[in-house]
Amino acid sequence: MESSLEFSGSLGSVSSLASRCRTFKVLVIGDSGVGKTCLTHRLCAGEFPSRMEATIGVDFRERLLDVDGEKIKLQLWDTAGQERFRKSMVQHYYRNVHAVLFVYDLSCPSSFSGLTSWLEECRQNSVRQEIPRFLVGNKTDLRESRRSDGLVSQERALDFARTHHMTFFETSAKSSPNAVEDVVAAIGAKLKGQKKPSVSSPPAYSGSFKLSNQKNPEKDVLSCC
Ligand SMILES: Nc1nc2c(ncn2[C@@H]2O[C@H](COP(=O)(O)OP(=O)(O)OP(=O)(O)O)[C@@H](O)[C@H]2O)c(=O)[nH]1
Repeated sequence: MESSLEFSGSLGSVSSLASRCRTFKVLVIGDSGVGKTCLTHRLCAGEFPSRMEATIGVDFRERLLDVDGEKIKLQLWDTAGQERFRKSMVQHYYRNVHAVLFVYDLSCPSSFSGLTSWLEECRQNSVRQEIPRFLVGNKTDLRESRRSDGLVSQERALDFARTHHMTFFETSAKSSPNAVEDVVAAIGAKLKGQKKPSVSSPPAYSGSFKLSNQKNPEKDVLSCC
């Protein structure tokens, strides 16, 4: 696992840096293949990756945001959609989470039906109702080329979002960077209004945390903006 920044210094320096930039942990979940990695890559690197492999465990990416003059850092936890690549790690994903992004593929209705299991996983891991939730229907670029009965309609998704108190977006990690930026802005705006993450909130990472690495990444590195 890599870390983006390592900090060794006095506690005073840490707290002054931390007060300048709050870090929020944003968990990205959804079925395998819906585009979680591509979306988080687009959010953090501003581009659509040319080659993708299934995520194993979790990948970390970061995005700095300026929300009304305040700098905040989103630490995106891009988790594996495949059960076999995530099972023993799940409780780590949910610890100290500040927001959850539920992703489905709007050209794959089974990934939308699968959202109920992701909600259930959140419930089992005690994600509180106040934690902001975002519903993202990805791959809008495929809408034109598919028959409408093979698509998840906006009405159906909106209804689901209302029922589960989620903010709803449709995006294409591939071809609509503006829609992806709207998601980032909405997350930033929601989180900025929250009180400061506790001192023990997770540090920032970029890299991977695979199933073979059973250490708690939150203990490994302390980093600030
Ligand atoms: N057309 C289209 N394809 C996309 C889009 N986003 C992702 N893909 C493709 O969908 C496939 C899966 O993307 P990933 O980002 O790896 O999906 P994932 O949800 O991270 O999958 P897991 O790591 O297995 O959980 C890849 O072939 C991507 O190129 C999109 O917006 N439009």
